[in-house]
Amino acid sequence: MKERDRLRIAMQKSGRLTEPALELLQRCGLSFRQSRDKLFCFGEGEPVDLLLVRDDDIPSLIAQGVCDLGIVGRNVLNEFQLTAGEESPPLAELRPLGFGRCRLSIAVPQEFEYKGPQHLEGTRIATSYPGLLAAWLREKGVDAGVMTLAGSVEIAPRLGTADAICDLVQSGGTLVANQLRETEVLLESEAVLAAAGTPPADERGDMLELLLKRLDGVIQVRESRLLLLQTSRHTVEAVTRLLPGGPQPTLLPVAGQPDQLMLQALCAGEVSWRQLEEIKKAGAREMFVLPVEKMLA
Ligand SMILES: Nc1ncnc2c1ncn2[C@@H]1O[C@H](COP(=O)(O)OP(=O)(O)OP(=O)(O)O)[C@@H](O)[C@H]1O
Ligand SMILES: O=P(O)(O)OC[C@H]1O[C@H](OP(=O)(O)OP(=O)(O)O)[C@H](O)[C@@H]1O
Ligand SMILES: [Mg+2]
Repeated sequence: MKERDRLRIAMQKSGRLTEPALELLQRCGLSFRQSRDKLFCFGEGEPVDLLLVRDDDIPSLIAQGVCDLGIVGRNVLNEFQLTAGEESPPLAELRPLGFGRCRLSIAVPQEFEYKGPQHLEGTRIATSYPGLLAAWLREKGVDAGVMTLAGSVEIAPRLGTADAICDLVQSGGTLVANQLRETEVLLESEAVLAAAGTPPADERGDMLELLLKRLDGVIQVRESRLLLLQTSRHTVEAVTRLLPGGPQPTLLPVAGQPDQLMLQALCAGEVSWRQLEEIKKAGAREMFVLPVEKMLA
C-alpha cells in the first residue's frame, strides 16, 4: 500500500472542542471540502485532511499512525499515555491551544472531613480518569479504591457507590449542584495539538513544520492586545512599569500638548479591568484596548 502523503488531523466530531478547533485550523489557512456530518474532510489548497471522531479515540489514532496530529484535551491525552500499555509509542504535546480549559480535580461531599490526601486512605473514588487518579494516589502514598465510570461520575457519592470523585471541573457548577466540594487539582487541562513522538520524515513533516509556524502566529496574535493611552511626561515611567508583558512601548508626542505623550504597547495576553484601573491611577487617560487582527514583524 502506498504511504500516505497528506497530513491527517484527528479532531472531535461533535462536542466542546469542535467549533474552536475548526476555527483555529481555518485561521491557519486550512479549509475543507466535505460537510461536517462526514467522518473525513478533504483539505482544499493544502495537503491536510481531517478525521472527525470521538475525542477518546484521538490518541490511539495517532499512536497507530492513522493520523499524524490530533486536537484533544490534555486530560484525554495524558490518560491515554498512562493506560495505553508499553507497546504504544509515546505521544507528544506539540502546542497548548488556549481553549477547552478545565481541570481534573478530586471532590468530596460537603460533610466529608478533608484536610489532605491522607484523608482519602481506604475510600472509594469514582472517575473516568483511572490512570491519572492512580498515578496521583501513588505519588501521594495513598491507598484508595479507583472505581472507573464512563460518565455521570458526580452522582456516585449520592448513590453511595463512592466516597469521593475525580472529575473535570470548569465553572464548578456541576459540583455545587451535587453538593460536592473541590479539594485537590490533579491536572490543569486545555485543548492541545498532539502528535507521535517522531515527526514523519517525508513531505508530511515539512507540512507539519509549516502548520506549526502558522499556528504560533495565530496563537500569538489571538493573545495580543494593543493598548493605547495618553499620559504626561512625568507619569510615563510609572505607567510603563504597570504595563502587562510585551515589548517596550512606543511613545509619540501629542500635537499642541508638549507635556503629553501618546503611548502604544503590544501586550501579550488579556488586559483586565483591574490592570486598566491601576494604570489609570498611575496617571494614564484616554485608554483603549484593541484586539490585534494580523501581525507581521
Ligand atoms: N465543562 C468544561 N468546560 C470546558 N472544557 C471542558 C469541560 N468539560 C470538558 N472539557 C474539555 O473538553 C473536552 C471534550 O469535552 P466533551 O464534553 O465535548 O467530551 P465528550 O462528551 O467526551 O465527547 P465525545 O462525544 O467526543 O466523546 C474534554 O476532554 C475536556 O478536555
Ligand atoms: O464545572 P462545570 O462548569 O460544571 O463543568 C464540569 C462538567 O462538565 C463536563 O460535563 P458535561 O457538561 O460535558 O456533561 P457530560 O460529562 O455528562 O457530557 C464534566 O464532565 C463535568 O461534569
Ligand atoms: Mg469522549
